[in-house]
Amino acid sequence: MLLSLKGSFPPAILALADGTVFIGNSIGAPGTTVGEVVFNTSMTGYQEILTDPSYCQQIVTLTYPHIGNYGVNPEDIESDKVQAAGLVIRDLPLIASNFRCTETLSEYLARNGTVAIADIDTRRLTRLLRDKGAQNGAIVGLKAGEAVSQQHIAAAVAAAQAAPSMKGLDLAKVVSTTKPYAWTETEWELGRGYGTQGDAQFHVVAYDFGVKYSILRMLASRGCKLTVVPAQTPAADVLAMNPDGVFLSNGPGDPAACDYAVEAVRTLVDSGVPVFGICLGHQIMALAAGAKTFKMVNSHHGGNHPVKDLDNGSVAITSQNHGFAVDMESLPAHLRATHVSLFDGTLQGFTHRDKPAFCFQGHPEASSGPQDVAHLFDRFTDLMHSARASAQAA
Ligand SMILES: NC(=O)CC[C@H](N)C(=O)O
Repeated sequence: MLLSLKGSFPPAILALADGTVFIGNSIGAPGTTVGEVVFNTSMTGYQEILTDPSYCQQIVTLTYPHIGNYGVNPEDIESDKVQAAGLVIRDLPLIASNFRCTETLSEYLARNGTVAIADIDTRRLTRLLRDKGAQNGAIVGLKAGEAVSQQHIAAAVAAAQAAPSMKGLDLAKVVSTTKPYAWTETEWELGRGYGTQGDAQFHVVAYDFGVKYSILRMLASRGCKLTVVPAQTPAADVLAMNPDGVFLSNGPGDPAACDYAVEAVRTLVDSGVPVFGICLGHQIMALAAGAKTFKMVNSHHGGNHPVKDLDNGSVAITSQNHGFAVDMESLPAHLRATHVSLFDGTLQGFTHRDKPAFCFQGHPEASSGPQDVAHLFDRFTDLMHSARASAQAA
């Protein structure tokens, strides 16, 4: 019977580095976890969010009050495990079993060793994070039968204050695959109706800085045969594979710390091979072109972010998950801004003027969120078509 029973959970503490303390219930594994506390405003998709490698070393607060209400299933994953450092929610409701659900959110968190807290005032926490900016925190999940003591609280605050700053952290190489592999998961893709898997037309080498499965599915469903490579793969190794295009994935941490990737991307873009980057990939492409990135005070995490397309004036509602951004003022003349956030005016996309290379800060693959900008994947295949046509004409 898949029911989560309220009241049967031991207590938990969430402490922020500024000393703020929340007491709730531990709905995941017992123990202590630390990370940067951020909030995500998506109403659905908690499993996609938890398994998104870009959340490595971040404690995610979900602002939607009822989380866990449709349980957990084997399909909604974006990587092979929970990647977020911890989870904070308002309320874990009772769930009725449904045909896809194989376990409760609480069982899933415990099985993955993820520390999580429920029954705290997530609106108060979100206001605090919004006013002061993201800050480090710690969740301490107690064991059954334990009660919260002053020592537990002091230890939680100390753990929050000792957590490393996200600035300067290279986490892409931590979450990346250690070996190159071919992405072959197409049956699943077809079953979900994301598109028709035509005969593979293009060989795309995808840099895994923390790639989400949905991105690989989006590319595969557009006729791309994918070779996924580790974050630290040199450009020469990628070019030796003779790819039709190179994809730069999303990923956790500070883009400025990924100097090896910045160098590789500079060479790849200069070579004239079509390149498409998403999120961390967008930031790395910017650094490779000589632009600068910065840590935002209010990061973007949610499924309802309006982004303006500067080429045609249209507005798309997008999925977002980033705490760093590219400084618009620092864009060199050979880059052209293509997208801007209507929430705070930050840069959301650019294209090279004289190379077939472009990128987007948000998530065109959504998962979770709207697919308004899924056409960016088609722009990438169009670039590969054109590059092939010019090579044949030459
Ligand atoms: N989703 C991502 O790729 C995140 C990129 C980067 N780690 C940031 O926080 O801005």
